[in-house]
Amino acid sequence: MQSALINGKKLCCSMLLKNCFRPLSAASGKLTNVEINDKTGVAVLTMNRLPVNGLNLDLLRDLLQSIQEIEKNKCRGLILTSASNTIFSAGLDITEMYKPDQERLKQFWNALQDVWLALYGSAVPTAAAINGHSPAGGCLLASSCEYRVMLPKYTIGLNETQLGIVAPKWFMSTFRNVLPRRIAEQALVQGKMFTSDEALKVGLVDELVASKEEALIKCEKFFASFSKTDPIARYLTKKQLRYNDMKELQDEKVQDVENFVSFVNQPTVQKSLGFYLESLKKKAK
Ligand SMILES: CC/C=C\C/C=C\C/C=C\CC/C=C/CC(=O)SCCNC(=O)CCNC(=O)[C@H](O)C(C)(C)COP(=O)(O)OP(=O)(O)OC[C@H]1O[C@@H](n2cnc3c(N)ncnc32)[C@H](O)[C@@H]1OP(=O)(O)O
Repeated sequence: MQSALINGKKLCCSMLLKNCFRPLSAASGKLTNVEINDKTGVAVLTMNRLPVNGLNLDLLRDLLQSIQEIEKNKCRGLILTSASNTIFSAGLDITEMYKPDQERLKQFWNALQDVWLALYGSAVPTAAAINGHSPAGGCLLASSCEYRVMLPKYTIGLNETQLGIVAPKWFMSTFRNVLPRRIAEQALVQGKMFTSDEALKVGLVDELVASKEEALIKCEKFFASFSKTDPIARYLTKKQLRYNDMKELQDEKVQDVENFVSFVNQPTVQKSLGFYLESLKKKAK
């Protein structure tokens, strides 16, 4: 039986998950749910915008609120996962970008920036239990965490070029923080979606497991590996390593929104997004 060291105590892993969760009500919005494991202090943040967890403005706002509450509660770890059995997140909700309301489009991108800054820079250790497909924005969220566990037979990657769009610099930095530069470059230009096995091989994910429960246990074990590490020293080290990536966006936040708005509004980009949305809908019929 697997076990983990939590607060200096050896605990059987099934004990870590059973009967010890309480909801963090302030952090649970309509589209996210946060539960804290009272035994370990780890928070499970579940995206719950079914069917595909498309990241629209509302989900992004709920995600930000949840991450901030988890930080405020000084949780020992944050596990990001999905309420769906097959999709971690389909990435950005394309309907936010196709024929958009201009003011909402700005708020949408601003919300994505804020979620990324909060998650990538989180003082609380972060892990993703990737229990389904994770394209584009879904991959961004997972790659912003410090550790990733994925279930088999799904796909993950930054597929923007396949949609005729260009991933912003901070998407690319996040990828480069996880992958060797050459692999990141090849994958980004191709818009490659990795299978779970391929993702493990290149290091885009750290482990493959058979079930969501196992994924949560692996994430708990990852956090337990810090039991002898000073939390402040841990955070300051992470912060320094990620500083340049975050500073680059913080310094250019307004310009980045303008770039996004102008890029998305280009007729050729609108056309690509329209075709893509149509192809997704046809597939669903
Ligand atoms: C020079 C440049 C300078 C500066 C650049 C500045 C800015 C950069 C600009 C832009 C960058 C924008 C970045 C975007 C990143 C993204 O995240 S884009 C989104 C990418 N996502 C995808 O490609 C995923 C698409 N979806 C799928 O592949 C499948 O749906 C998925 C595998 C997730 C699930 O498959 P399945 O279970 O079979 O479900 P369905 O395909 O049947 O889907 C169910 C319904 O959900 C709708 N849907 C799916 N994904 C999305 C989505 N991302 N957005 C909106 N809607 C989506 C799908 O149409 C179905 O809807 P229906 O039931 O038919 O109504």
